[in-house]
Amino acid sequence: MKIYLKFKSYNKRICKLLQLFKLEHDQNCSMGLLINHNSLELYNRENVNQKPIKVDFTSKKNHYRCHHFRRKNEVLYRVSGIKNSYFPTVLDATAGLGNDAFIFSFLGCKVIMIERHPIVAALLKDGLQRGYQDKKIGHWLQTRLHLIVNDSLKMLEIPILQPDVIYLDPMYPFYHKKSLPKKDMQFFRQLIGHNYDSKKLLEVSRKLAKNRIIVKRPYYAKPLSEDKVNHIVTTRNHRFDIYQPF
Ligand SMILES: C[S@@+](CC[C@H](N)C(=O)[O-])C[C@H]1O[C@@H](n2cnc3c(N)ncnc32)[C@H](O)[C@@H]1O
Repeated sequence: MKIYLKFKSYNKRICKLLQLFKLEHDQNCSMGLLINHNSLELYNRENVNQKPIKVDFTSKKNHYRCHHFRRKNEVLYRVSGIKNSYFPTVLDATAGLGNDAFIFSFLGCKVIMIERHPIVAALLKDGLQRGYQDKKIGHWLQTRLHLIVNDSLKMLEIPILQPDVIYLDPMYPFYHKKSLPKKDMQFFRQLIGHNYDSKKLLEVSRKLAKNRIIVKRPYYAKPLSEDKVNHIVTTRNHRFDIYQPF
């Protein structure tokens, strides 16, 4: 994949990431990767004032969400199936920037994230490496949150992973102007495009998960499948459709 690479110095870590994700430099690309304060960031070359995208598990936003955690207010707790000392293993088959996967791991679940887009995967890997070294969260993050860079459809068809829960959060369908995501998320959408295989992903997931499949949707979108949704949890902007395994 081609992207504009703006690195002041090519350190070892970055060279490894570039090789790993087969990212090549392209002068004419509208998106660029740079290293800022030791973090890999994706920025919009057509609008440099736009906030770049990076993965930071130690961000203030995450700190606030974890610090103010209350069972009844945390939707991911409510949909996860966590009970007393039962912490399901979670496979996040559409990892993206790892926000939801991080919360599941904070709640105590062992989580495997799968991401197929090489640039998103590079951002995620970079965020994970920094998270693992963090003094406050590093010790539990290392044991609970891991990344596989691949297509989930391929990974789920070889049933080596048998998670209790499979979590799906594919890119949202377009609806009307009101539902346009924030500017940085529109930019993310430009990078990923539409996920046309989400329905198939749900079908495959239902054959593999032991306990439940959770599908995160925007409030206005139809369910991913015509099959009966077994349980629904709604928030202001989202709907979590929960399916039983086949
Ligand atoms: C909306 S984002 C997920 C956001 C994520 N839940 C978070 O909290 O940051 C969807 C992501 O799923 C990834 N994706 C979609 N289909 C996939 C598949 N079959 N295999 C792996 N990744 C997939 C896309 O590349 C994209 O990065």
